Amino acid sequence: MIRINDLSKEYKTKKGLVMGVDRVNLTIAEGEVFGIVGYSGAGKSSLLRCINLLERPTSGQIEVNGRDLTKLKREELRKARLKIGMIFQHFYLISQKTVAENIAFALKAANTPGEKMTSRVNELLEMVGLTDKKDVYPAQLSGGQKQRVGIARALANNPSLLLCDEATSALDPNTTLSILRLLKKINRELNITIVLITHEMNVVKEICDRMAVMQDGRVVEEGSVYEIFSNPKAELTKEFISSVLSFEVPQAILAKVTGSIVKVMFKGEVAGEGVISDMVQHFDVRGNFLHGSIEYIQEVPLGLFLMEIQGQPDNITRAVSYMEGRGAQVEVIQNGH
Ligand SMILES: Nc1ncnc2c1ncn2[C@@H]1O[C@H](COP(=O)(O)OP(=O)(O)OP(=O)(O)O)[C@@H](O)[C@H]1O
Repeated sequence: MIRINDLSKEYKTKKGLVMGVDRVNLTIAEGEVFGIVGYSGAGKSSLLRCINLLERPTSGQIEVNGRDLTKLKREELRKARLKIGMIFQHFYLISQKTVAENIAFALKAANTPGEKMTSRVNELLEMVGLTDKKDVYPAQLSGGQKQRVGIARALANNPSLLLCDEATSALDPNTTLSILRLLKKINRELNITIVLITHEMNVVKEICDRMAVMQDGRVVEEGSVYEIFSNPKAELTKEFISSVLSFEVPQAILAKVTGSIVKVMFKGEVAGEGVISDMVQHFDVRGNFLHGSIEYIQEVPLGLFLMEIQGQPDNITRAVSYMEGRGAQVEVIQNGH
C-alpha cells in the first residue's frame, strides 16, 4: 500500500516559489493500477517523482509498504528504491549497451550474482516478448520495443511497485495499446501495484482501477475510474471525460431536430438491454439516435446515447421516466418544439 500524506513539493525559481505539488493526500491499495491525470504543469511528474524520492518532498510523507521513505537513511533508501521500478516516456536506455546488457545493468545495481544474471535476463526478455532482440542495440528497436526493454529493466529486481511516467505518450495508438496490455498483464500476474501519470484519458480507461485528477498541484477529484467516467464532478474532470466520450453533434443536424433531445446513460449490465427499443414500443414516441457509444471500462459497459424523442410532450415525459425506471440516467438537453 502507498500512503501519500499531506505532500507538498515547492520549487525555488528566479520568479519565486512554485508549488509543484500542493498538500496531496492519496492512498493506493496493493495490486491496484492507479492513474493520475492532468494537463501539463498540473504537478503529475512532481508527485510521481516524490513517490520514489527522485524528488524530495518539501513536506509530507510517502509511505510505501508501511515505511515512510522520507525518513530512511541513504542506504536504506537505495534498497527500498530497488523495489520500486520506473519507466519513462523517453525510455532512457543506454545506447552503447545491448538489450540484454541494459536489463542486466539493473540487476548489477542490486549485486545479483553473475550466474543468476543470465537466467533472470532471459526470463525478463520472455516476459516482455523480446527474446529475439536480446543482442541488438536500442537504436535498432521501435519505440514500443524500447519501452518493453524499459519495462523489463524496471521489473528486474522484482519490485512491488511500478511507476510509469507518461510511458505511452511517445507511442502510436496501436503500440500504446500493446504496452498497456503488457502493463495490465504484469499487474495481474505479478501482483505489482502500478501508478501511472498521463494526460490521455484513453490510457486510464484502458487499464486503471482508480484515478485522481490534478490541477495546480492539487487533487481535484479521486475515485474509481468507472464512477468518474460515469459521473465526473469537477469541471476539469468533465473536460477530460469529454475527450473520450464526446457528444459533439454538428449544429446543422441539431437545427433540424424538432423533438426533445435527451442524453441517456446506462451503467453496467443494463447497457446491453433493449431499454430504448422497449420505450419506443411502450409509448407513442419515436426515437432517433444522434450519437452513441458503449464504452467498456474495466470490462463493465457504460452506454452513452444522445437521442431525439418525438411525440406528445406527455408521452415524452412518460418515456423518460420509463427509461429512468429501468436504471438509465436521463438528462433532457432540449425540449421539443
Ligand atoms: N525542477 C523544477 N524547477 C522549478 N519548477 C518546476 C520544476 N519541476 C516542475 N516545476 C514546476 O512545477 C509545476 C508542476 O510541474 P510538473 O512537471 O510536475 O507537472 P506535470 O503535470 O507533470 O506536467 P508535464 O506533463 O508537462 O510534465 C509546474 O509549474 C512546473 O513548472
